[in-house]
Amino acid sequence: MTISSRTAVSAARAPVPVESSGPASGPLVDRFGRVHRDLRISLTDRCSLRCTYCMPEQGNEWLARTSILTVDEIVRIAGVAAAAGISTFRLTGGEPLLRRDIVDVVRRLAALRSPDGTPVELAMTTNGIRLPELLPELVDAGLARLNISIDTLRRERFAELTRRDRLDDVLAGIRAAQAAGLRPLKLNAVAMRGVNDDELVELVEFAMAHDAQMRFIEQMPLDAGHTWDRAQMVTRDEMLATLGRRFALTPVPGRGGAPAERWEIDGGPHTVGVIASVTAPFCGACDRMRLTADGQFRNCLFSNQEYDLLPVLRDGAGGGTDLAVDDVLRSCIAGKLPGHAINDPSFLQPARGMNAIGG
Ligand SMILES: Nc1nc2c(ncn2[C@@H]2O[C@H](COP(=O)(O)OP(=O)(O)OP(=O)(O)O)[C@@H](O)[C@H]2O)c(=O)[nH]1
Ligand SMILES: C[S@@+](CC[C@H](N)C(=O)[O-])C[C@H]1O[C@@H](n2cnc3c(N)ncnc32)[C@H](O)[C@@H]1O
Ligand code: SF4
Ligand code: SF4
Repeated sequence: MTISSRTAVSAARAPVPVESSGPASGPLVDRFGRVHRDLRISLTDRCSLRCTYCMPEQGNEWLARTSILTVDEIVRIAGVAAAAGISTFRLTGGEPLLRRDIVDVVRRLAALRSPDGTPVELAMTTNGIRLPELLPELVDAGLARLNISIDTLRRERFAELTRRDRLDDVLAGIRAAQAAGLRPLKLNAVAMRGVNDDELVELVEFAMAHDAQMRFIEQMPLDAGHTWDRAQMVTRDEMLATLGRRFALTPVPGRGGAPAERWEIDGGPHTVGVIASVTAPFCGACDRMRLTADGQFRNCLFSNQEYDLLPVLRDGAGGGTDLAVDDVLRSCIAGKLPGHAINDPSFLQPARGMNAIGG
């Protein structure tokens, strides 16, 4: 079934300002002093895989095609964000490489400049499947960094976990990225108990052999089926215990706003990262905003509120100007909470799954 996302989550949406609050006023600082410099742009909710922790096997409620932002709309929003101090843009999804206009999106976003004239940084998180055919054009268009997701190196396990038999395509994508020389190249794996937690060392060795940084992610309650089970989640401490039995791990300082804590492996140069959103949240240093494929700003992965840009972009709300876009952005930042509350009994999983929020 196809539904409009406006129908699906409109109850949680904040009103769009009808008037501009005036010229953009300085950096994007929230009520807790966090300066926002990173915008994650979801290009689509569709995907070539069906990872169990992200999407249901069947029956996903896709965003209405008419609500999906065009490349012109994406570039316009990103331009306003860049003028307001966003300097890093990450393309995600769903699977960003499924967008037919992906090279155009990359070329036009990579051309954006910060107010001081420096080029913005453009990165992408992908399952890697279309990389061999697209990477030369993407690099030429200005893509600077790549993170590729790979949860297992075993074919049958991969097919079970992603519900698609496409491990060879992902491996080809990783080889293409290695050959293209984009650095640092990062590999992501969600660690799952009894599924791939016996493969952590193997994955690290695989990453090192490809001159990449392996990162293990605690599973978050963001699957479209709302089936997250805390007991299945492999914790940061468990991951470190497993890795520590095989490697000498030395903490890498200077994490900043990055989700991953990192450790040097056996004295370097390679490192391994852990993204512990559940047991060791990093919200205090959060510098991120999100834009969904259907034109909603979100101030947190776990937020239940969205800030709708479509009325400004398509119906002329607030005069339909860039200032009105800036207002929606600043309203979203003003509404940001100090952090998520996964560990509270009252925690409510967002209505959207990870593929529709943008991971
Ligand atoms: N809780 C939380 N998780 C995040 C955030 N940003 C990214 N993640 C998660 O971190 C994992 C890896 O995300 P990536 O898309 O590779 O991005 P990243 O780790 O921020 O990328 P880098 O800029 O290379 O550090 C995914 O599971 C994301 O959902 C965040 O702000 N909060
Ligand atoms: C949603 S995906 C989108 C980009 C691309 N399709 C990919 O898989 O890399 C972005 C990242 O989110 C991660 N992710 C998805 N669902 C998750 C969950 N429930 N908990 C933690 N990470 C998750 C994926 O492993 C991936 O690294
Ligand atoms: S994690 Fe990425 S590859 Fe897997 S289903 Fe979600 S969007 Fe697709
Ligand atoms: S959970 Fe929300 S506040 Fe915390 S780091 Fe992630 S996006 Fe930022």
